[in-house]
Amino acid sequence: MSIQVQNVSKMFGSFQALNNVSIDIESGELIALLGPSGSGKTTLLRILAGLEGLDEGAILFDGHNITNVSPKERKIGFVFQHYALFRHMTVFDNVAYGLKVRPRKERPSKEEIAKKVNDLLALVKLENLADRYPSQLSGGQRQRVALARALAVEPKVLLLDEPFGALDAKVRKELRRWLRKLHNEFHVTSIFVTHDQEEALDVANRIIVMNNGKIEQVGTPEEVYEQPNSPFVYDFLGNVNLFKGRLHNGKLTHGQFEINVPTHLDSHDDAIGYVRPHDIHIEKENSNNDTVAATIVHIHLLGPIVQIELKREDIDEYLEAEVTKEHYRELGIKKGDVVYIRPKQLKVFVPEDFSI
Ligand SMILES: Nc1ncnc2c1ncn2[C@@H]1O[C@H](COP(=O)(O)OP(=O)(O)OP(=O)(O)O)[C@@H](O)[C@H]1O
Repeated sequence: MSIQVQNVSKMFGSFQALNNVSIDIESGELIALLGPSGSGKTTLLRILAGLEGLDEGAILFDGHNITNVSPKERKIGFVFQHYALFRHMTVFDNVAYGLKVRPRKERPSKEEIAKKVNDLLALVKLENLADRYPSQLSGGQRQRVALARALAVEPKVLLLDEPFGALDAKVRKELRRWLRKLHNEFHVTSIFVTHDQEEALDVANRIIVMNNGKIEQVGTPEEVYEQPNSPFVYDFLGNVNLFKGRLHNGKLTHGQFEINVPTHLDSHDDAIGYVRPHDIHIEKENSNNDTVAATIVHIHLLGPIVQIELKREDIDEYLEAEVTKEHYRELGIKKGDVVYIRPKQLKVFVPEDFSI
């Protein structure tokens, strides 16, 4: 089912939790709502579920305005951070619950319910634990039950609020795989809230980045990571180096240092170039005047990517670069060396681009 959020605003007293939010979600998408605490992600999810009213705007499901439709009639599956399983019911009964409580006319037969529940439990690899109670399961297993339970009623939309938030890193990773797997199987339009950028980049086909009740950017993981359209998105999605300077005639200058700016931008005295660590090029010799001299203060060698921390020679600022292990070996650099760095790709923002 497709979802349109049209100019939705929501106040809590005098606090604006959502400010004129509009989103188009196509049927079958797996969307991450990503943003810092308090940015309005949960509020938006609850409005979609019908658990919270809105002050302005409309919600459309498949083109129909459902703004005033009750939560029950919206046919939504919900998974929360804290496993809202029924403690006194077995795993099987938890998953079967939504089907068993249907009105008699819509209720599948006992056999049909059993088949459906067993199929779902097999899908989340919990078929052997059907008779256990939630207290006898690990956190990750409970969330898999919660996913199976939400899907049992064949929802048109699946909403997940920080579904893996309370779990440790390894289990989170495993559950991400489950979410992707279940999504591939059922193609239910799914929206999950997270403040974990890695989780959003890893799982979603599109990411909605929120900040202060507004949408900062909507795009594929590649788009929001590689082409952030605001300083906020740059900062929020991964590490970034800042090059402050004066923007003039297509160059960003600071002291002796000059960087060519790819796009044509108006002159400005307070511009900031944003450069991802993997876009920092390191040379051993100073080949040009568009490089900055920096001393290597730390080399982090774990894994295939080598992280290099550098201190600029011209000003008291630190930089972070990332190179492949192979390139690191070719460079033959070590802690304490003075090297020359050049941003391969940077995006320049001026103060007007910064939202408060
Ligand atoms: N019922 C409420 N009454 C008053 N203020 C509320 C209410 N619900 C949410 N808020 C406020 O609205 C803002 C947005 O909350 P929301 O839960 O949507 O943020 P979030 O992005 O999901 O944050 P988190 O990641 O911490 O869950 C917060 O500042 C919160 O304190």
